Amino acid sequence: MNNPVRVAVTGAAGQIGYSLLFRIASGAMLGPDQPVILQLLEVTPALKALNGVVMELQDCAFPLLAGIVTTDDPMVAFKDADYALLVGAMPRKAGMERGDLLSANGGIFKPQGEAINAVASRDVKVLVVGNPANTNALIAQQNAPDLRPEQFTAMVRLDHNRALSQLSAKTGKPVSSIQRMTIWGNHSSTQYPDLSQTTVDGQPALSLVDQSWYEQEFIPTVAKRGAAIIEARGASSAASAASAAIDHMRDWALGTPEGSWVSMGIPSDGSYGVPEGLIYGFPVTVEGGQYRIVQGLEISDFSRSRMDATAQELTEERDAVRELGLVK
Ligand SMILES: NC(=O)C1=CN([C@@H]2O[C@H](COP(=O)(O)OP(=O)(O)OC[C@H]3O[C@@H](n4cnc5c(N)ncnc54)[C@H](O)[C@@H]3O)[C@@H](O)[C@H]2O)C=CC1
Ligand SMILES: O=C([O-])CC(=O)C(=O)O
Repeated sequence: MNNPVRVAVTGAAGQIGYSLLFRIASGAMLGPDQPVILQLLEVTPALKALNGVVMELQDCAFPLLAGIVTTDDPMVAFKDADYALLVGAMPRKAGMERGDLLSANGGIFKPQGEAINAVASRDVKVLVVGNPANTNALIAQQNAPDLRPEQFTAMVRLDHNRALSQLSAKTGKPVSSIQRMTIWGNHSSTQYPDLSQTTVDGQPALSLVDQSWYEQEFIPTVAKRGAAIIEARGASSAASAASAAIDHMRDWALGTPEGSWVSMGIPSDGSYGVPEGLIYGFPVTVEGGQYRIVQGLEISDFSRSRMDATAQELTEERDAVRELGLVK
């Protein structure tokens, strides 16, 4: 058995938290040999509800759960954290785009970035889930100058999983037969779920579906799935978001299987002409806790225009948070 690692989770009393914490504590994120200490951050009025969640965590008697800290102070929550999942933020309501949350939520991520910079493990891996996730990750990153930029990532894994599921349903093939799926860009309705590289049982996906389904059904269904869930459930996705967060962190910590890739929102290094520094969804492989962008993919004109459109939106979000004084 390894020594325990510290996992900080913000917004721990919220809907995503209620699914996420139990899976982290069960070993689903870091594996069956890795004990965890949960360091849970909430706003002061939610600490009582958080205490109820802690009581339930205790009642699960998880063998891997080595300790729980609850606090309303980011300097306590992020102290020596090896992993940080930044979930705490306001969810959108029907009729809103995720970008509409920038002014409400952006302000949360500056002080949290500063606290991570001050007290977290120097090797902390940070995942931002709270929306708008890519730009919130940029804010946290820009306020943590002593850490490496690539330690800050945003979640596009829910979009990736939605895309796998839609393609699986259309082709009648299991999700496990699908490889090389990519979500490029922003976790928003401009994202580009790209089937041009994807294979199903080794066959090109685009030879199995027609172009009109791809462009007119698949892409909008994946890109607008969050809104469809809000419409149906009256609240934004939570269990599926928690599951995607587990997938993102597990693959980052433990690696991607040989021959496959996943999508992560990461700082652009200029690959594929994406402006450097934007937190943008890319296809990545992971080995030894380090992710790498998959290189050498052919980009069609169709892909290029979709990739540029979502980069443009991220550039505009960055300009907006600059004006709010949240990034340089
Ligand atoms: N990236 C993605 O794929 C997805 C992102 N989301 C986003 O995740 C966020 C959380 O969603 P839910 O759990 O459903 O919301 P929720 O409202 O149920 O929970 C959010 C929690 O965060 C807490 N919180 C607010 N400000 C905080 C702060 N400064 N520090 C610590 N905690 C704070 C609140 O008290 C609340 O308990 C939302 O922004 C939502 O839009 C949701 C689904 C998917
Ligand atoms: O759509 C929302 O507001 C919540 C979310 O990010 C998603 O479900 O993808």
